Amino acid sequence: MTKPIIQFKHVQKTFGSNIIIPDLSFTVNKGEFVTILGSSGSGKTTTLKMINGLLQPSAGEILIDGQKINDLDLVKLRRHMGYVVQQIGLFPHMTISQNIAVVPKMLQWPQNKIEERVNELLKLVQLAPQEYANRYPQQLSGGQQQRIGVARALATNPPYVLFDEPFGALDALTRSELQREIKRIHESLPDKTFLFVTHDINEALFLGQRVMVMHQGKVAQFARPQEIVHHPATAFVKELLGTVQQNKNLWREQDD
Ligand SMILES: Nc1ncnc2c1ncn2[C@@H]1O[C@H](COP(=O)(O)OP(=O)(O)OP(=O)(O)O)[C@@H](O)[C@H]1O
Repeated sequence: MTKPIIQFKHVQKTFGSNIIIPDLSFTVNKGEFVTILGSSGSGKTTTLKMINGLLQPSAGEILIDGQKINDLDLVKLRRHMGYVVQQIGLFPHMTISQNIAVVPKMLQWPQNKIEERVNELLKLVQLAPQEYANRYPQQLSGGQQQRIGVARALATNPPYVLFDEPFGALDALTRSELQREIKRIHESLPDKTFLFVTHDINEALFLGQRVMVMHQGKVAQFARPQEIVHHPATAFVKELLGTVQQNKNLWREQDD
């Protein structure tokens, strides 16, 4: 059964006199993996930040699990939302296990529970605990650091995880490996809602059970990947899909 878990109702966001998001309404259901795709400046990050309360809407309403976000304790809300960003910001003077354990420690989990959880998470992101737990972030590759970012975001088992272009700075191979991992992780964790911002169309179509295409602060289309590919709803979505075709053509030209 689908249960609305994140709802935007006529949300507007302005910065000074700039209307970045004029009127945004959408619903994400519990357990979904939704990707948010759009060109630079279309309001993707702003949308994510309004979901975890880092930014307030200028008008309209946001409901999290049926409750108005304004009525929620923002500290508690953020604890329920893992957040993975491109600049993951691991603490350089802490080991990998200490980095993953930051929030559980803050919540005063007993030490043995923390250690158990760190081991479990390292295994989940496919890094052997005995090899990586005591290393420092600078002793890891960019892709491995992103895996730690994912592990840290999942540490307290939050029902929501928000991803903001987490793989943007990685090489193509590492990126596709991590995409497969993140899909597997979502499939292995029932009821977790993943919201994943990207401007990479292939990434959005591969990961998202539904894809929300944003353009100039509005939803251009919000549908299953196949629906978007076969029935693009607007000229913008068509153009976006056209860029994939253009890349294929470029390859073909080089083959000739
Ligand atoms: N704190 C702020 N003050 C003023 N303008 C802002 C602020 N944050 C974002 N903006 C503007 O809002 C618009 C949307 O920004 P946002 O970061 O949401 O876009 P985006 O779709 O995530 O883009 P990108 O893919 O480049 O990260 C941009 O024009 C940006 O300059």
